[in-house]
Amino acid sequence: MKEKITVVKVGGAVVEDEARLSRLLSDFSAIEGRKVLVHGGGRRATAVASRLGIESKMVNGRRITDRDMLEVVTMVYGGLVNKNLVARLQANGVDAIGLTGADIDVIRSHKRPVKDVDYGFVGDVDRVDGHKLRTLIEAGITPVMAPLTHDGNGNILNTNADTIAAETAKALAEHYDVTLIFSFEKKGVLSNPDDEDSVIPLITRADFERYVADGTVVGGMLPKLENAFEAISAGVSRVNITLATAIDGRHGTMITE
Ligand SMILES: Nc1ncnc2c1ncn2[C@@H]1O[C@H](COP(=O)(O)OP(=O)(O)O)[C@@H](O)[C@H]1O
Ligand SMILES: CC(=O)N[C@@H](CCC(=O)OP(=O)(O)O)C(=O)O
Repeated sequence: MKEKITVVKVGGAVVEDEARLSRLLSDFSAIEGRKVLVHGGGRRATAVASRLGIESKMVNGRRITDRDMLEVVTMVYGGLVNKNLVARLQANGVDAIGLTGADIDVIRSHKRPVKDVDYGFVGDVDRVDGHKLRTLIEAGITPVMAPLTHDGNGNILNTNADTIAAETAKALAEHYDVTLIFSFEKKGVLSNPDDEDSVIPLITRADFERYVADGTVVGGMLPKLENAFEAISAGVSRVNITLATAIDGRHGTMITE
């Protein structure tokens, strides 16, 4: 039987909400056994960019990343957000290490080809090095992964944090029984965006396609669900989308083929 591991993704709204972030970090720290934290920080990047006079533009839940924006996201995700999370986990007794995809060459990507939209310096993941991650994990270290990847030619690329979480979970599934939890500021995937309690407990790919077609699922929920289904079909055992203060696997939306 494979050893269990939990991959938790924390989104940008929670990073900005001190009470929720603090609870999430303490619940994450209390998870027994192997674990990995993947963080976003989109809202912080938008705020810092705005202070620098750089406007943010999102298409289908992904950020258009020109050269100036790439500098902002590299600073915000790779520095500010990542290092603060690592320090706070250390304070909780978790021996965390912060990683971008360039660190120990853990996530390679290529610049997303221009089709209908030119996303700029946005990376589509080619591979996550599960073996290197496992070396750290087996040494008792908890990786904290930023939403940045690299192309092997010296370029950092911006990659959606939900994609980092799903790709990391997939790479770990070779060695571990993986639970992937997308934690965010809502109770789960909602059937009525105006009703915070309308959580869909179980969602299939067919349901998802229906919800996209009728406009129930939009914006940042699109990459989250696309990545959730990608993970479940690639051997991740459990995928859960839930409130950041309810990461015990008994709340929110579960994903099934
Ligand atoms: N059906 C839905 N249920 C829940 N959230 C939805 C839904 N459709 C769109 N959303 C939006 O998706 C957002 C989550 O995506 P995003 O902001 O990218 O989160 P994160 O930063 O945590 O990845 C929610 O805040 C909500 O506004
Ligand atoms: C390409 C792309 O969209 N990258 C994301 C990475 C951060 C992210 O995903 O943060 P959240 O989880 O907080 O949304 C962005 O820059 O917004």
